[in-house]
Amino acid sequence: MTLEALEAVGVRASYAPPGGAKTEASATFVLDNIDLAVREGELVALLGANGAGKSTLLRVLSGTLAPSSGQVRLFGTPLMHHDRRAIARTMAVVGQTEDVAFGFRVRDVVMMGRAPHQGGWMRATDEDVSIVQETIESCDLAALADRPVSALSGGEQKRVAIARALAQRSRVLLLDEPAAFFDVRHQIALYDLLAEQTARRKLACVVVMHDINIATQYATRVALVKAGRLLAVGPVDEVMTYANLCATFDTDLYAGMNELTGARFFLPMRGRGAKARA
Ligand SMILES: Nc1ncnc2c1ncn2[C@@H]1O[C@H](COP(=O)(O)OP(=O)(O)OP(=O)(O)O)[C@@H](O)[C@H]1O
Repeated sequence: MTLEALEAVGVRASYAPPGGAKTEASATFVLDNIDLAVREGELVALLGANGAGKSTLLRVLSGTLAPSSGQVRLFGTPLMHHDRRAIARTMAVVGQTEDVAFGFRVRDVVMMGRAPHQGGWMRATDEDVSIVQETIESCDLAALADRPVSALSGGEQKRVAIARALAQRSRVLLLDEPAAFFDVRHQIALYDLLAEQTARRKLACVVVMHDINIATQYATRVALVKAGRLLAVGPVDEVMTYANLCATFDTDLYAGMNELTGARFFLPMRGRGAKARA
C-alpha cells in the first residue's frame, strides 16, 4: 500500500509584515487553502510563475514556516508533534540558496548529511562512510571530493548541497529548483537520479521546477501553483495541458507532441507573452 508521507491540509500562510506581528485578520495570505498529499514513491513537481508561492509551500512543508492555519502532517502525525532531530532523519531539504559550509572539503560536507543518524560524538560508522562515498559518486562529485567547497563553481556547490541531502537517506526529500545552475548533462543526471531513488527507495519527493519539459518527463504528479492556490494537481497527462499552462503562467505557449512517444512538450513563443494575449 502506498502511504501518504507528507500532507498539507487546508494550509494558509503569510509572512509577518516588517515591524509587526501577523494576525489572521490582517494577513495577506501567500498560500491560501492548500491541500496536497505526497505519497511514498512519487515525485511531485511544483510549477508556477515567479512569486506564485512554490518556495513558501516548500517552507511550510518542511516546517521552517508555520502555517497561519491548517496543518502539515508527516506520516500522519502533525509536524509540530515531531522533534527536530526526528524530522531531520525523515526529511531532507535543499533550498533555493544553500550555504554549504565553506571551510570544509566536499566529502566532509556530504558527511554532514549523516549527522541526524549519528550519536552525540558524531562518529562516522562504516555505513556512514559507504553511504557518503556512494552518494558522492552518484552526484558526479568523485573528482571533487577532496576539494574545499569554496573552490567550486555555483553548479558544483549546488551538487554538493544535493549530495548532503541525499546522504541523509530520508524518506521525504524536498528540493527547490535543484537544477537551477546545472548544465544540460547534469540536469538530466540529477533528475534521472531523483527518479531512480524515488522509485527504488520509495521516497516522497517534492521538487520546485521552472522547466516544464523536465516536469513533463520526470514528475509522477504535477501541482500547478497560481497566486498562492493550487490551480490543478494530478498526473502529467491530465494536468500539463495547453490551457492549464497558459493559465498558470499568464502567457501563450507552443504545445507539441512527440509522434514517436506521444509525450507532450512546450516551447516559449516569441512575441506571445502576457501582453500579446491581453
Ligand atoms: N521572506 C519573505 N518575506 C515577505 N514576503 C515574502 C518572503 N518570501 C517570499 N515572499 C513573498 O511571497 C510570495 C511568494 O513567494 P515565493 O518565494 O514562495 O514564490 P515562488 O513561487 O517560489 O517564486 P520564484 O519562482 O520566483 O522562486 C511573493 O509575493 C514573495 O514576494
